[in-house]
Amino acid sequence: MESNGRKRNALLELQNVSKVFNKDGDDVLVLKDVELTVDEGEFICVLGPTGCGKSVTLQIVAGLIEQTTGSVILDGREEHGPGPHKGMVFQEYALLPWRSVIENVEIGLELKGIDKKERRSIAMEQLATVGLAGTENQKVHEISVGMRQRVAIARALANKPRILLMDEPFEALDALTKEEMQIQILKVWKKTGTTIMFVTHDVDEAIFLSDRICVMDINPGRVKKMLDNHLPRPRHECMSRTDKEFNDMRDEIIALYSSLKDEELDLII
Ligand SMILES: Nc1ncnc2c1ncn2[C@@H]1O[C@H](COP(=O)(O)OP(=O)(O)OP(=O)(O)O)[C@@H](O)[C@H]1O
Repeated sequence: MESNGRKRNALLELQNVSKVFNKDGDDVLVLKDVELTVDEGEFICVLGPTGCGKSVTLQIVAGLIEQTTGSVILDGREEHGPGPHKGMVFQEYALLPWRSVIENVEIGLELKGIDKKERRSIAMEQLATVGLAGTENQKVHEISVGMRQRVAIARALANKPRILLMDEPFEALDALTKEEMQIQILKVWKKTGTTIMFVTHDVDEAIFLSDRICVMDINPGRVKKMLDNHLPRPRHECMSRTDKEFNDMRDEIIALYSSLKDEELDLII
C-alpha cells in the first residue's frame, strides 16, 4: 500500500481501540476508537497532553492492559497479553540494583532458558549497541541515570523484539542527558532497524525523533491527527531545533492544540 509516497508495510495495527475504566463507580471513556498503523522499521511518536491516554495506548499494545473494544494486530495476528516480542522501556528503568549491568541485560534471556554462554554473548552485543561496552561488571548504582536507561534499552533489545515500546523514557533526565539519549536511541534504531513506538508529551522530542507523529486529543483520548515528519536525518548533524522547518512543524502541532484550555495543555514546548 502506498500513502503520501511512502511504502507501507504494516507491522502493528490498532483497530477501533477503546478503553473504559471504572473510576469511583463511574465508567469513564479514556480512549475512543483509536485507529493507528505502525509500519515495519518506523519510528512513531505518540504525542499529547497529560491524561490523553498515551500510556494506556502503549500498555494496550504491550498487552499489560486489555482494551474494552477493538483489536491490536501485530504481524497480522491478533495480540493478547504481553510477550518478549514487545520490548517495553519505561521512565523508571526498573533495573535490579543488586545485579551487575550485564546481569540486568540477561534477565529476559534467563527467563527464556537460554544458556549462560549465549546469554553473555547476546547481552555483550546489546550493550555495545547502546554504547555501554566495558561497563558490564559495574553495579547499577555505580552508573549514571542516562546509562541506566541505556541498560534498560539493551535489556529490551536482547529479546529481539518485533517492536520497542517506550513510555516517556527520557522524561526524568536533565536536558543535556535527555538530548544525548535522543541521539543514542536514533543510533540504536538505525543499527537494529527495530520498529519503535515512543510516547512523549515533549513536542521537540517528537519532532526530533519521529518518522510520523500521532497527535492525540483529550476527553476522550483519541487520535487528533497523524503527521508525517520529513525532516532530514541525522537531525543532530544536519539541522538544529531552531531551523525554520523545525519551527514550522512545532507551530503546526501547537496550532492543533489551540482549542485546548491551558490546564489541559500540559505539553513541553
Ligand atoms: N488503571 C487505571 N484505572 C483507572 N484510570 C486509569 C488507569 N490508568 C489510566 N487511567 C486514566 O486514563 C487516562 C489516561 O491516562 P494515561 O496515563 O494514558 O495518560 P497519558 O496521556 O499517558 O498522561 P501522562 O503524560 O501524564 O503520562 C487518565 O485519566 C488516567 O487517570
